[in-house]
Amino acid sequence: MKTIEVVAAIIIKDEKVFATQRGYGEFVDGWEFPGGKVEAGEALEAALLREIREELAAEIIVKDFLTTVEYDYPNFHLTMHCFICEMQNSNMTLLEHKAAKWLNKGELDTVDWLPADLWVVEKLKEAV
Ligand SMILES: Nc1nc2c([nH]c(=O)n2[C@H]2C[C@H](O)[C@@H](COP(=O)(O)OP(=O)(O)OP(=O)(O)O)O2)c(=O)[nH]1
Repeated sequence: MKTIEVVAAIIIKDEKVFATQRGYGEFVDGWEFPGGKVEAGEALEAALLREIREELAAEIIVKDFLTTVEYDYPNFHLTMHCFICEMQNSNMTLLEHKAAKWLNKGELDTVDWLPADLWVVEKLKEAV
């Protein structure tokens, strides 16, 4: 099975987590942390900054590594490195997603997360 290596930004502001809803593709309508595939030879942090510029036209500060999720989807294996991040300024534009929400701890279960994210969400309930 092929492996896809992905980086994801868990952007936190005022104890809320930024969640985005996929606008197209296999997982359309699912909620996730913004991010995407690491390119060949690219450092994880550089990949994350690039993806957030591409998806949200925003600059973030990568604060901490949270966890790496290993998850088997039916067609591929996902390795997803998750980083706790902050915004450098408050400008964000949804260039690829159809919706976004800031969720506090009690609201984390109110969106339909992609399957691989559920474990991260559980970890966040302890951390945020
Ligand atoms: N960004 C992101 N991807 C996730 C999460 N959870 C999860 O299962 N995924 C999966 C969905 C996709 O199969 C893969 C990310 O690929 P992607 O399509 O967003 O990557 P990309 O932006 O580089 O996309 P593309 O250029 O191939 O269109 O990881 C998550 O929280 N964030």
